[in-house]
Amino acid sequence: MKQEDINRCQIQEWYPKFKSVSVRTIIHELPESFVEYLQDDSGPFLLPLSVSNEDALPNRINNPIGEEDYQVAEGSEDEAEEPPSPPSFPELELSIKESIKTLGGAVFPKLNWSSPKDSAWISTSGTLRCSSFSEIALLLRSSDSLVHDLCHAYDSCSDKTLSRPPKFFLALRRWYSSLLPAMEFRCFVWGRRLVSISQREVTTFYPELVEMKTGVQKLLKKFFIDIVKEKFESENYTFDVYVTKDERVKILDFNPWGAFTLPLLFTWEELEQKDGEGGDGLVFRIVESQCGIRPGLKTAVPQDYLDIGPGSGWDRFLKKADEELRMQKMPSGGDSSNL
Ligand SMILES: Nc1ncnc2c1ncn2[C@@H]1O[C@H](COP(=O)(O)OP(=O)(O)OP(=O)(O)O)[C@@H](O)[C@H]1O
Repeated sequence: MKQEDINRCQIQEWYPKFKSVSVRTIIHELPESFVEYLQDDSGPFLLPLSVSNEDALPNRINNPIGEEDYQVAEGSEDEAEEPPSPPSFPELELSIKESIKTLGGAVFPKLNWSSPKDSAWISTSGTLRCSSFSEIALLLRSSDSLVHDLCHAYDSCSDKTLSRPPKFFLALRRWYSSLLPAMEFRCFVWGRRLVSISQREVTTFYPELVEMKTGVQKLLKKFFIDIVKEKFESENYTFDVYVTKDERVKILDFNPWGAFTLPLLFTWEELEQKDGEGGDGLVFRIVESQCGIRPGLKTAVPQDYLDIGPGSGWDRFLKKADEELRMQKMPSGGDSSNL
């Protein structure tokens, strides 16, 4: 794979060409100071100080009062270090605020290639829906998926000269809460021919797809030939689409062939052997039964984190903490056998 193939899959490159068949998006060039903030792993996790007073986590990350109390109680006041002051990006924040308003009040954020999908669990809604700069910063800063965009995008290129793109962009896409996962598909293009299509969400069996399969295949094949084939210049790539109820096709994303792109219900070896739309070799795979589902590879949160029922890890942890607190409050100071 070449750097130019990777570059074409950046949203700021493909979106202007496919705007009319995609989701409404506003793209912001990011100042280097914000890129450095996203990359900075040293020091505590601080959200930017909001100039519009819109905090994603009010009174927590940006309020060091609790920490100061703790430091005074632990050691002498002289030893307590000044907490670092949070960064601030007023210009970026205000332009993002304007874009969010233009896009109807809520957006889906992504950088050049990727969204912070692995940090959805940290937001109050458990999704990537953002209605403020602060929420966007929280998701971007907490994401491991974005480390790929920031540092490793060109790692699998045979002509690698870059370690990162010269500029980073933040794409704000109008938020759609009603997207049906069953209607998302990944299309695989090999040698400029549409060779395969896979259901995008492979962790679920959608019975309705079994009946719709032939119609969707025809629709996507026509869409590829009419809209994508001539306009996207790489030989090999994938693109993700959403099919609406009234059978319109919307492009959600382009991805490079192989490397960090998931082949979903195929393997890359299989895909490279398909003879494609020239003959009748287009292969469309969906999960055909409840037994065929695959585990989610990227968006998983440990089950222990979600399970809060009796006997769960959380339950035992909270009971133990409660017990320890009660012990500490006892006049003797709890267990004295260690004294
Ligand atoms: N505008 C939107 N509103 C709501 N949900 C969206 C929106 N755009 C995308 N999504 C959901 O988020 C998922 C991931 O989107 P997208 O492909 O743009 O992110 P990504 O990080 O590039 O993912 P991948 O690397 O897996 O391709 C989509 O499959 C879709 O379900």
